Amino acid sequence: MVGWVLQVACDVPVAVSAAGVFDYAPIELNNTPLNLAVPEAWLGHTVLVPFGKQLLVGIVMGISTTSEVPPAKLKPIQAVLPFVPQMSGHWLDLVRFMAKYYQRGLGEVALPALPIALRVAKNFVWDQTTGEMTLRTGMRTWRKWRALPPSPALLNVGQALNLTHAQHVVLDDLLERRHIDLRPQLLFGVTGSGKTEVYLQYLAHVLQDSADGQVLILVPEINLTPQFAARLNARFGMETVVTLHSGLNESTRLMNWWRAASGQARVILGTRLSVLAMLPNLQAIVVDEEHDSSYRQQEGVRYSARDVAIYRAHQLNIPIVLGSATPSLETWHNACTGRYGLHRLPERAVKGAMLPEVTLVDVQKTAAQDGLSEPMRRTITETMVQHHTTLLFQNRRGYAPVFYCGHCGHIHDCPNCAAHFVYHSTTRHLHCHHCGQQERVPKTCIKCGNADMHPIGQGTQRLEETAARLWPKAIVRRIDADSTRKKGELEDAFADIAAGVVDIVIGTQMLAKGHDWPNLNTVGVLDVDSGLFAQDYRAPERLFALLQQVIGRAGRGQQAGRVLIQTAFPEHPMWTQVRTHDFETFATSELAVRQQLGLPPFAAHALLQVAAPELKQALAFAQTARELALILIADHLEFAHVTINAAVPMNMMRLNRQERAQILIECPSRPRLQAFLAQWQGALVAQKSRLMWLIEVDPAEI
Ligand SMILES: Nc1ncnc2c1ncn2[C@@H]1O[C@H](COP(=O)(O)OP(=O)(O)OP(=O)(O)O)[C@@H](O)[C@H]1O
Ligand SMILES: [Zn+2]
Repeated sequence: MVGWVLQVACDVPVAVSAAGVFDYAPIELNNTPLNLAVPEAWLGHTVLVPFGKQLLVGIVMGISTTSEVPPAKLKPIQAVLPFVPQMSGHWLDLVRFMAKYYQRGLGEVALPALPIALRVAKNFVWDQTTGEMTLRTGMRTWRKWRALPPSPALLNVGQALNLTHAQHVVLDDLLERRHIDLRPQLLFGVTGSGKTEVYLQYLAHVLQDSADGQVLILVPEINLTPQFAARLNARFGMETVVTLHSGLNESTRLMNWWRAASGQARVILGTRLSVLAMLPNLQAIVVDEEHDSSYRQQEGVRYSARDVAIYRAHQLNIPIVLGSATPSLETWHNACTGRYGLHRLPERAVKGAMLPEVTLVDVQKTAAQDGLSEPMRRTITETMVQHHTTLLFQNRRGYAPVFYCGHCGHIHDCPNCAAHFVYHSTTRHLHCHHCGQQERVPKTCIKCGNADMHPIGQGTQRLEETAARLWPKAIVRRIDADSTRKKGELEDAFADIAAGVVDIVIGTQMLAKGHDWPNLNTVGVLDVDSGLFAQDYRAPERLFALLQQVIGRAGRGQQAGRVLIQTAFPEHPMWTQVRTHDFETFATSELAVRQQLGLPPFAAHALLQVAAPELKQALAFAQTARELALILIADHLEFAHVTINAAVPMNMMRLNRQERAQILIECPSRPRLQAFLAQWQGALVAQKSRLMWLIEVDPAEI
């Protein structure tokens, strides 16, 4: 025993260990220069450790001179992994912050930030002949990466656009502030206002400031990365740019991660997971479409990549720019109260391009046939005659959302979830969009045996069929999660749309944002009424943003754009602001409602979610949790303003064969809520329940 131990973070659920770190004895190993004389040098190294009967990959988060494990029981580490760069102190701090803020174990946060090949113990093997450690998969990528020059890639700044006056003003202001005003800076620019060009020129300055500086650009969806990466490559040179997202194959992801983590890549473009990438020389962050709900990680540790990015910038004292045409209400509130800087681009960048004219089609008056009203059909035909492209926005994939027996009225539901099966014509199967269950379409109703079964309602596949029937000569492309599973399919479709050869594009929200297709000048919006009346308090915000984004795809070139929205509720107050593209009025009135009701951003929320085979078990645990919370509040004066709501079944109660209950916790002060949650979580872990439960901080939906 050397008098100190390694605190190693392993990916173990919080219910097993709230802290997620375990003590191990350091030992000298011959494949590493680390020795027992310099404990601090071990920090941030990735190691293999015995855990029960298995080996796990872990990261050294701390050094301690004391341990609760008696020396005789302390196990030694097995190896220091040579394939993972040492994580910086900043990175370790980021992990600590996230674990604390989101109430998770350190290992649950830290390990998923590594590429899969580096977080599975079985992938590391000793070569018996040389005595060296090797990777079962990824060794070739490792050699390729090692062969690259270790120095940061040289920047090669390409031709920039001439900025419009408004872009100039914003860029100058951002550049001036980058050393003196490190509040997050919101770039509030209408769709097509040229935010991307501002980011590029801004980042070019940041990169030229230092020879090894890195910048991180976050985008909400994988499908936006090819277009963005192409612009970055053209501007900064292929050698400097890497992308990081879950759609990459394993070896590319590994390579890109190494290039970023070693400081070799200078420009890192990624989706939410890249916010956790180890970046040794990060100098600036841009979060594009900062309002987008895709920035929320909904599995494992539930975090907001936008919020983590803001923390990361703050921690490093570097600038961060958030861009959006429809900022989240939290961000907008912060900009209005001066906590964030605010920059505006009120007009489109392309000369002559204007925001499109928006018309409502009252489907109570002009009935829609096969989902398309007469004015909608006429406009599509006109657009085709002019050789322009129409985008039909139908935010539901599959053929029909309901499969129904005309005889007994039975609707076919997923056996695992509280959800209807969606009929898919391409597979001729019923699919559950929640758990993935697929079943053959039954020949007769499973309830009454009658063969009179129909798909009801419309999804993208049915709309595609309708479009092909109504416009037999049209080139139609459907873009949704089902149509784009094959590699390259999406890129091909995008290339066709960009080239202007597609007449009708049918798409879900996947298509609504970010894309810039000059030939697209008509947008038809179908089936959004349910969003007008949804329960969740964030529903209006989400719908408004989605509509502005999809409307914003029209008329980005020289041709004026037009948008038709089919609705049965044309008198709904939201339409006025949608039609006039008036985000500010919308945001002001929504924020007033939120303030009145004490909802975020005027209060902080957390949820306890419990899942069990039966609802009563889930509710019983939630009830116990509630009682524990009430005791904590009674015992601590500082928790007086924490409100614990009743334990209730979740909106979507049954998911994947589990029944779910939840408790909403509210508090006007975020730090107090944090302090409360930490203590409560400890009390919950002590219950040693076998049920699945978790605390979600800042939940996107309640
Ligand atoms: N200064 C400029 N001069 C000419 N064209 C420009 C200029 N800046 C941007 N553009 C063009 O304007 C179009 C829209 O720009 P961009 O896609 O960056 O907008 P955006 O603000 O990101 O929009 P969205 O919010 O809809 O994603 C692009 O085709 C871009 O090339
Ligand atoms: Zn299901």
